Amino acid sequence: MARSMEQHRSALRELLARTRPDDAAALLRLDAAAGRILAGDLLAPLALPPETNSQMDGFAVCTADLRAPRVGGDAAAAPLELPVVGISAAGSPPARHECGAATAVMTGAVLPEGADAVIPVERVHPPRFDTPVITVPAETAAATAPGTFVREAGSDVARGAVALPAGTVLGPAALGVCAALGLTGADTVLVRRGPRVLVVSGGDEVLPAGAPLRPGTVHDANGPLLRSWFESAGAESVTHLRVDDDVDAFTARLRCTVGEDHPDLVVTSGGISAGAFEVVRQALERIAADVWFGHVAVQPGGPQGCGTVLGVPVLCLPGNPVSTWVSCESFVRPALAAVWGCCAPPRWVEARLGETMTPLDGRTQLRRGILDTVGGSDLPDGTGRVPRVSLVGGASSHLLTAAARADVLVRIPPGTDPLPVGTAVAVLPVAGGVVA
Ligand SMILES: Nc1nc2c(c(=O)[nH]1)N[C@H]1C(S)=C(S)[C@@H](COP(=O)(O)OP(=O)(O)OC[C@H]3O[C@@H](n4cnc5c(N)ncnc54)[C@H](O)[C@@H]3O)O[C@H]1N2
Ligand code: MOO
Repeated sequence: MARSMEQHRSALRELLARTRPDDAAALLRLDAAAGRILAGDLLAPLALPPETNSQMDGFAVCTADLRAPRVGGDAAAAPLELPVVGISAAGSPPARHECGAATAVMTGAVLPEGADAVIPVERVHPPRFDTPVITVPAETAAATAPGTFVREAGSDVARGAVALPAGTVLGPAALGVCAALGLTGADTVLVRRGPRVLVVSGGDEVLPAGAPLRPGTVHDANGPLLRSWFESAGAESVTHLRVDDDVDAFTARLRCTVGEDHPDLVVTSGGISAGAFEVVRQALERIAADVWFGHVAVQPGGPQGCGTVLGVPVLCLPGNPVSTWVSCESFVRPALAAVWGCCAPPRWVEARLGETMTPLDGRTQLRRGILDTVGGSDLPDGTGRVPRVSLVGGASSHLLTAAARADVLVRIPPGTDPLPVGTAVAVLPVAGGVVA
């Protein structure tokens, strides 16, 4: 009987948890850490912003002056004239604010001492800086409270507080934070170390990139596919072992490579299903411990296997290229995210089917799809739209060019009845797709 997807996921999670080394964190230079995930909280060595500053090009004022009685009217109805004393650009040394005056300040300039609010230049008369006096309209004066258009020191992060919590992906914004805090590319950050992965691909018919094809042969798509997938999933390194269909040779090379290179994880593709030359399965059945080969109730990615060689976990993915890739997303990612924490876990979201589709009886289907972010259905509460998804390519797992056009995997639960247009389905965003 086939394993359920959840049973296989928890088997892989358990296998990786049992074999993961304790030192799964590494210090990386910041300029080599893009996309990696912080292993510990990053504390702010300084406040951001470092000083209280202006949020607008305008005039720093003391709000008490705006409430003062006016000549010729009450404070609520009459405009207010203020002499302009001083001008402060971003980067200027902190200025002093004179009571009863306005100080011209540019966005980012330190708020002059004594001022507590900023009025944007376009809200005074004349709306310019080359003027000795400004007039503040009564309604602008009334609307200007202490703190208006002022960015308090430490309002983004206080000195000593957590700027980036453990688990933050070092994306562009986080790298911007590091730079704002004064870190350079040569500074190091503690990131979650992904496994050192040994990718195994091949088969008699599978030739390395660039080799001229002979009848019956194909190029190795899965080796580069797996390398790219594991690199973007936070692997510390990815090495590659090419194999043919000689079980004795493969057994010896695998044992030798694992013994000498000590990878944290071996991932194979192909050679595991029902054929007469299933080199991976035959070799592992000889030398691996805790071996399991069987079917999971999903298409693609049905045939799966796992075990350990010399204590190192081995995940065996099916050889059809789309099956290899979909297996990474549906089985490897959840286990890696849960145990190593080096990649984001899968985040399924809801979409509506843009076409009728017939599910498989007894097996989940993971079809490749394109999310239509413009079309879609309105949510009943009026808070937005559920995107519509259209399938790209057929169900067969050799259709790799269609997979390259997909930006989501579409989960079609097992069933017998056709699913009409508009059926709610779960979709998983994946790297790739076509940008219009
Ligand atoms: N009698 C059965 N046959 C098959 C079954 C089954 O249940 N019973 N399952 C099918 C499914 S589903 C899949 S998926 C494949 C998985 O087979 P293997 O993992 O043993 O993979 P191979 O037979 O080695 O290769 C399958 C296919 O993929 C091509 N391939 C393999 N490696 C690469 C590579 N590195 N780059 C590009 N292409 C590769 C290979 O040439 C084959 O065409 O089994 C079905 N059969
Ligand atoms: O599961 Mo196979 O992975 O359908 O092609």
